[in-house]
Amino acid sequence: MPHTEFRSEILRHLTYTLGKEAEMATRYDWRMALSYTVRDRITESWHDAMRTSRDGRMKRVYYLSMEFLIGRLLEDAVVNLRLDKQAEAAMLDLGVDYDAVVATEPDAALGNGGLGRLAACFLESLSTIGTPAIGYGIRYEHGLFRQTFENGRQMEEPEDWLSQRHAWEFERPDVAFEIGFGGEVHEENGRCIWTPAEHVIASAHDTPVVGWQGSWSNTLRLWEARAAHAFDLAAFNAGRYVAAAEPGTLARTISRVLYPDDTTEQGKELRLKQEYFFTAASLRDILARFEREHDDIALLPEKVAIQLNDTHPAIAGPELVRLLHDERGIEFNASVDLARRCLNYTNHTLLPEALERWSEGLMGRLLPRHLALIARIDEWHARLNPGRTVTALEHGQVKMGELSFIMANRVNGVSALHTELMKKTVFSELHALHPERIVNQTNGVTPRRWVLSSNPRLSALTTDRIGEGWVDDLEQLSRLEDHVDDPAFLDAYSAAKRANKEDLAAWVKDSLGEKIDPAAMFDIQIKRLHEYKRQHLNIIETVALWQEIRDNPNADWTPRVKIFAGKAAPGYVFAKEIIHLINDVGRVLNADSVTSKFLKVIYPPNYNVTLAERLIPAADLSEQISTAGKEASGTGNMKFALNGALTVGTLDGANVEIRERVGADNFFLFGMTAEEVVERRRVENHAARAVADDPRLARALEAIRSGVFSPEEPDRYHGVVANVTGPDYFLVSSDFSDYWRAQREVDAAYRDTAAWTRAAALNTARSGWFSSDRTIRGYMADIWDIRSSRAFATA
Ligand SMILES: CCc1ccc([C@H](C)CC(=O)N[C@@H]2O[C@H](CO)[C@@H](O)[C@H](O)[C@H]2O)cc1
Repeated sequence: MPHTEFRSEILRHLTYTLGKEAEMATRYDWRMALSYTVRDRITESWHDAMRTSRDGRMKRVYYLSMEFLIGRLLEDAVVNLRLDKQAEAAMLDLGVDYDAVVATEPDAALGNGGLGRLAACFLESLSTIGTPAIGYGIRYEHGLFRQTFENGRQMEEPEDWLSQRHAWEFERPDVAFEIGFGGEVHEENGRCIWTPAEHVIASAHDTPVVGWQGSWSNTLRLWEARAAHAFDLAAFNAGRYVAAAEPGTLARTISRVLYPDDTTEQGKELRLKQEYFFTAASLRDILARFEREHDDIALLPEKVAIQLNDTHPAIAGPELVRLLHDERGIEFNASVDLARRCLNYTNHTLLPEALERWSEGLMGRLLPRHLALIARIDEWHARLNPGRTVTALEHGQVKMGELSFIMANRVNGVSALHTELMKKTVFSELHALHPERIVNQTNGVTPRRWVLSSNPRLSALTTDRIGEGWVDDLEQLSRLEDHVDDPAFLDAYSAAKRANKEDLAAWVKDSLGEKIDPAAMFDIQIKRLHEYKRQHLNIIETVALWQEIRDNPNADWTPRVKIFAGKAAPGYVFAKEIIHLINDVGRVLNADSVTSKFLKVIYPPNYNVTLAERLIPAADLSEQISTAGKEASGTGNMKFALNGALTVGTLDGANVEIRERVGADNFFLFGMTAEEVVERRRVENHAARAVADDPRLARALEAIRSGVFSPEEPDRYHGVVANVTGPDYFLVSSDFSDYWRAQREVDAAYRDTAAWTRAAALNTARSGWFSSDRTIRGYMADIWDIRSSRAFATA
C-alpha cells in the first residue's frame, strides 16, 4: 500500500480524532494520529483472533501478572505490522521527524524488572505464535518511579505515563466486577456466605498485543479500581468537599501505584489488596467467558490454562475454589481438583526475603473466607499425602509459595540451574511429594523488540545473509555460522556494532554531557540494583583497574567505558549506597586527565525498557556477575548475546545455558559455582581471608573506605566496605581475584578485533534458542497442553 494512503489516514486522525490542523500540530498530536492509524491496522486481526477463539471454543491461556513491563508500543506495532517504511515515508511527506515523534511516547513502566518484562515478551510471542491468550494485570496510574540523581544519589519521582492519553488502550466500562474486602463469613444451610465490608469496582482497559506480521493479536486486560459510588453529594453540599471525594479517592488507591520492590516483600495490606483485586476480577472474567461458551463446568481444565507469574496472584487458588464451591455449589474436593488442574505457577526467585508470606491476621481480616479455604486446602492436601505434611498455613503465616505449589498442576523454574535448585531447596519437601510437578522452562526474549526493532543494522545484515525467517524462527540464526569466517561479513558485523556505539556516544554526549570513545570497549551492566547482582564487585574492580592505570599510565591499556544503569527499591539503603558509590567513582575517574582516556564510568539515570533498547545494541561486554545460585535466570544476558556482546559471568541462572550454546571459548567465565558458594560461606572470615590474599582488592577497598571518592564525606562508604570485608554474604571479596583475572582476559581478547568480532558473531548465531517463542512453545507443550490457532486451523 503506497505511503500516500497511509499519510492520508494519519491526516484524517489528526483532523477528526485529535481535532487539530496540520499547521498547529505538536509532536504529541502527530504521535497520536500515527498511533491511531497503526492501531486501526491491528484492530482487524484482533477481532479475527477473538472471533476465531470464541467460535472455535478454543482453549485459552490466561497470564496473571502484577507486572507488565511493556515500554513503548508505537515502534513495536509499526515493526510487527511491517509498516516502518510507510510510516517513515508518510511522516517525511508531512514534514515531521518520525524519530522525534516516536521519542515522545512515555514508557508503560508497569513493572520492576525481569518478571514484568518477561510477561511482556511472553504476550508478544503468544500473539506471534497465534495462541489464544489474555494477559491480566493492574492499570497502575503511576508505574515504576522516575529515577533522577542529586549529587550522585538516587531520587524518586512519581511516574505519570497517563498524564497524556494512552493511544493503545480501549476502555471497557461494560467489563466490570465488584470486588469485596473484609467483612464476615456465616453459614446458611451448609453454604458459606461471605459478606464483604468494603467494595471496589474493577473495570477493564484492553490493549491489543500484535504479533509478527500482524496475523494474530491477543489482549492485555488491565483492571482499574474505582468506587461504586465515587462522589458523596451530601458531604459536598455540607461543604465537606474532601470527604465528598473520599470514596472515589480511596477506591482508586488500589490501582494507584506499582510497588517498587523487586525482591523484598513488604507485607503491606494495600499490596495484598492489589493482588486480590486483580486476581479476583480476572477469575470472574475467565469464568464468565467460559460459561458463555460452555455449560459443563467439568470442561474447565480443558478450556482454561492459568499461569501465575510468581506468587503475587497465588490467592487465585482459594478464590477459584470459592467461586466453584461457595458460589456454584460444587463439592469441595471436586472444586479443589478442578481449580488445581487449571492453575500453574512460575517461580522467579529463591531469595528468602522475596517469598511472600502474609500474616494470618491480615489474611483473616481482609479475606476471611479465603483463610478458611486455605486451611481446608491444607487438610485436603494432607489427606492425599498422609504422614508427611507440608502446609501453606504455618506459624501464623500464609506461605504463598507453598499454597501456589499445592494448588498447581505444574510448577516451573525459569532456567535449568534454577529449577534444579528449586527441587533441592525451597520446594524440596513438596518435590518429594509430587516429583512430576516441577518442570523447567528457561526464559526467553522476543526477537522483534530486542533485535529487529532495536538493532536494525544487525537485522539488515542478518536478513541479507540468511533471509528474514529468523524473525519468528530465531534458531535460523545458526545459519550465520557459515559466514563467520567471511571477512566481508565480519567487517559488516563490526561496522554495525561500531555505528550503534557511535549513536550511543552521541546520545551520551547530548543527554549526559560526557564524551565517550566509540573505539573503547563498551562494558555494560544494566539491571535492578541488588547485592546478589553485585554491581559493587564491578565498581571495586573498576577502582582497582584505575589504580593500576595510574601506576603505569604509559602502559598499553585496553580503553573501556563502564556503563551502569538501574534502579534501587526506594527502601533498599545498601543498594542506594552502591549507586552513590558508582556515581562518586565516575566523577573522579572521568575527571582524571591521566586515566580517563583509558577508563570512564557512565550512569544514565532512569533505566527502563527504552534505555535498554538504546544500550544493548552498542554493547561489547555484558556483565552477568551475580553470586552463583541467586539469579533465577536473567533475560538481559540473552538480549546482549543476541546483539553480539560477549559475556563475562558466573555459572548462574541462564548464563549456564548461554555458555553451553555459544561455546566456552566465546564466554568469559569466572567465580564459584553454586555449590562452591555454599561451601565458601562455611569458611570462617571468608571475606577477610580473600582481602588478605589479594593486595589489589585490599588497596581498592582502602581507597573507597578512606574517602578518595567522597572527600566531602570521607566515611561515606565505611558501611559498604565493612560489609564486603565482613559478612559479605554475596562473596564479592572471594570472587574478586578470579573476576579480575577474567577481566584482564577480556582486555587481551578485545585487542584482537577479528577474533573478538568472530566470537561476537558466534554469540548471535548460537543464541537463537533464547527466543521467547521457544519458551512459549515449551509452556504450550509441557504445561498448558494447548495448540496454536494455526495448528488448530490446519487440524
Ligand atoms: C514481593 C516483591 C517481589 C516483586 C517481584 C519479584 C520478582 C520475582 C523479581 C524478579 O523480577 N525476578 C526475576 O525474574 C526474571 C524473569 O524470570 C529472572 O530472569 C530473574 O533472574 C529474576 O531475578 C519478587 C518479589
